[in-house]
Amino acid sequence: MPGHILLVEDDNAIATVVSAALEDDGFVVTRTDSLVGRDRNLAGQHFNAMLTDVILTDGDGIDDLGGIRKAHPDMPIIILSAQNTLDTAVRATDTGAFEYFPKPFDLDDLVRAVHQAVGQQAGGQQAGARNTVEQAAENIGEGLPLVGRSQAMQGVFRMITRVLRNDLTVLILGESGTGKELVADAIHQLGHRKTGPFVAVNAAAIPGDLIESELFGHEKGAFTGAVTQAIGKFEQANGGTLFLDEIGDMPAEAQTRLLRALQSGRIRRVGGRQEIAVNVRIVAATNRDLKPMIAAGTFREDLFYRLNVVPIQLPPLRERADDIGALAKHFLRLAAHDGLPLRQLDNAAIALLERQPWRGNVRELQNTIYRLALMARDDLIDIETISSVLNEGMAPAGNSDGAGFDSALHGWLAVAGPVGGRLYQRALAAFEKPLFEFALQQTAGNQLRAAQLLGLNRNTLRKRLVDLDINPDQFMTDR
Ligand SMILES: Nc1ncnc2c1ncn2[C@@H]1O[C@H](COP(=O)(O)OP(=O)(O)OP(=O)(O)O)[C@@H](O)[C@H]1O
Repeated sequence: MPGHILLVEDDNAIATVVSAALEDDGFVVTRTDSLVGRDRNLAGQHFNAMLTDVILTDGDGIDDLGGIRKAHPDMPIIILSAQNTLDTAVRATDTGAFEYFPKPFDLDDLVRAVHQAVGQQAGGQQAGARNTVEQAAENIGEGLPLVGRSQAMQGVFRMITRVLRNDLTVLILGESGTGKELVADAIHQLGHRKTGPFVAVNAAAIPGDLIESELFGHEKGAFTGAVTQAIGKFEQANGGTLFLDEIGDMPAEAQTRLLRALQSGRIRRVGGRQEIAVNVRIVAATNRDLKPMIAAGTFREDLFYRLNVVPIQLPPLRERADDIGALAKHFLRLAAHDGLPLRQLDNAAIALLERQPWRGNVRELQNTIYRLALMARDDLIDIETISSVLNEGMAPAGNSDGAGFDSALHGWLAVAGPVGGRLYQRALAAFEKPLFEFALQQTAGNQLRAAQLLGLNRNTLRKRLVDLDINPDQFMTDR
């Protein structure tokens, strides 16, 4: 039971293929290339659905969609956009559009969506009823720094828009440095809990025996060292979002208590009797592959199913090379904002960056771009500078660096003596302390830049500085 479709599109080639595909399926298509034409058509005729582009010669196709939905509440709207930013995806969803198709889209998918939209309308359902929020652009945090135009990132943006108006638990999966924390942040900032707190906990950065008190708080005297009562992250996040980073690194006992908290919506402070109701939205993330951990019994299966309500998979950067140019330019602007000279990259330079494997993903690209901005002699970063910075970052196993570490470690082991069961922790501390001090010296005590230099999550660094008793302020210089 195809119907009458209004297609608002100023790109003649796209308008032609879309209308041909719809007409093949029996739809009647009226085409227009402007907002004026759209409004004239809507005033005179009834349409079963409208497909609209965003950037039109006489204005923005999303801007007044709220008004159109009010005037034509039964007409599903499908947005086609070449402006593939998270911002557009969210604006499209916020207007209550039935579907959002970033260009280039698959024509069959589009035709299928039109059938579905028209079918739903015939079934009497309110089109777009799943997205009821009527405000658009002004609420969207300017410049949310989530860059990506690849198909893969469009899929991520779409998933993000689907969880903004509900409290479903989200599990963000992806290799280290792919932007998991940034996605968690975007879900909070753009979602309906944005006025509440966003609290992040990194399970990998907290010693196993402290994690429960970190999450749930403790009463005074609950254990040695608990000299005062402490409020845990769950309670701090009340009314907002709790981001559980590196969830795959959570010790077994804490997993059990976390599961109980998620099931009951209540927590108990360590050493406390009373159960406290908390209202938090959980966003978890991990760079581990949880399936084998479940099989090996190191990650609770029931906890996995609790968390994995809406999985969002962040693809590694090497699988979305077409994002590299936009990301590189974004980081050059950020670097300039952080006080480094404003540099440019030409196409040859970007093509070279696109060919790199980026094992450290977006974080590695960001660090490389910062180094390039620092090292380049001219405003335009040349290929030689890129090659030398890339080579300095790559230390194949067995080279002199590795050998240096090896012998230093053996030397350290020789004098460390027996360190009963805590060898790993002690070695790590012996290694981390001078490393972090070096990074802080280089950045004059700026923790954010030190974390960037190290390629570490800033929360991880902050936590480790506390653990290792390093005071970043002592590296500040008054230059
Ligand atoms: N799509 C993106 N657009 C802009 N910046 C990004 C993007 N993805 C990641 N970044 C930047 O890359 C760095 C790493 O991102 P983030 O800390 O979110 O990664 P992660 O997956 O949480 O890493 P880890 O698993 O190591 O904690 C951050 O500085 C972040 O701002």
